[in-house]
Amino acid sequence: MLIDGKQMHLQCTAKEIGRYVILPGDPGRCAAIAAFFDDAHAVSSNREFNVWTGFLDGEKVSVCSTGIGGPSAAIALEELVECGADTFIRVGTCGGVDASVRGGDVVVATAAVRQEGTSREYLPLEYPAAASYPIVRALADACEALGFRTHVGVIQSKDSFYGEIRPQCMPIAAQLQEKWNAWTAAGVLASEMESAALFVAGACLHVRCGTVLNVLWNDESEAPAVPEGAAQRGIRAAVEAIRRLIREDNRS
Ligand SMILES: O=P(O)(O)O[C@H]1O[C@H](CO)[C@@H](O)[C@H]1O
Ligand SMILES: O=c1cc[nH]c(=O)[nH]1
Repeated sequence: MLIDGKQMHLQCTAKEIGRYVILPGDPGRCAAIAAFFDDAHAVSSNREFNVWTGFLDGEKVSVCSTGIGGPSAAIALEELVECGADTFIRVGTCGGVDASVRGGDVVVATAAVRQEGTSREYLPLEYPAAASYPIVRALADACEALGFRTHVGVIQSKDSFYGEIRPQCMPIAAQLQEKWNAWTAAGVLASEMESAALFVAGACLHVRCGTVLNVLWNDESEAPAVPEGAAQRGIRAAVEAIRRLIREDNRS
């Protein structure tokens, strides 16, 4: 929504945004992502939204932080789509849920469990929060080419970080635990907070969305720790995936 010629929250205009956008949660990660672009410049910084634009292989690309959680991620997506962007890759951190997913691994989401509120204000729960196939394929191929230990599959998106980390402290501990047990039984790979909202809002807006996550720890078996450069692998995978998508899009 334009106010005085700029998007209300992102404080940018359409000509400042590329077709391809990388979406980290953390505003502090934007400069490090923009460092992979040619001729990158800062566009705007407002609330949790930090926007940079540059070029990859001659194509205009942007990075925009979403903050934590579905509500602000959906706002970023809506305003970026209004600016003409149509291809989005979320780069985030997560906790490993399945026993096979360990700190230092990378997860590419095919879909997300909708244990959050934002997507419910777009579509009923029967509708799946699915990533866009061309992005899943580009991310999985990029991770393989980069030699990362990668898992591809379903993740969980939730609203309460501490409901995941210390569910036993919540008054609804039994409900949280029951759901968590269901996700582990179903082989859910990892837990984060924004992808379900992005995938469902993206479907409503007819744009392509995908997610690549850096695993910080396994929720069941590893102690919490945030290693230096924890987001690096996912950033490299997202940049390589966008290069692949640009090539594919230019061919078709
Ligand atoms: O590293 P980011 O992208 O912020 O992602 C994860 O980290 C935050 C919680 O610490 C949530 O936003 C979660 O989705
Ligand atoms: O366990 C984790 C780690 C990072 N982000 C999350 O949402 N959960």
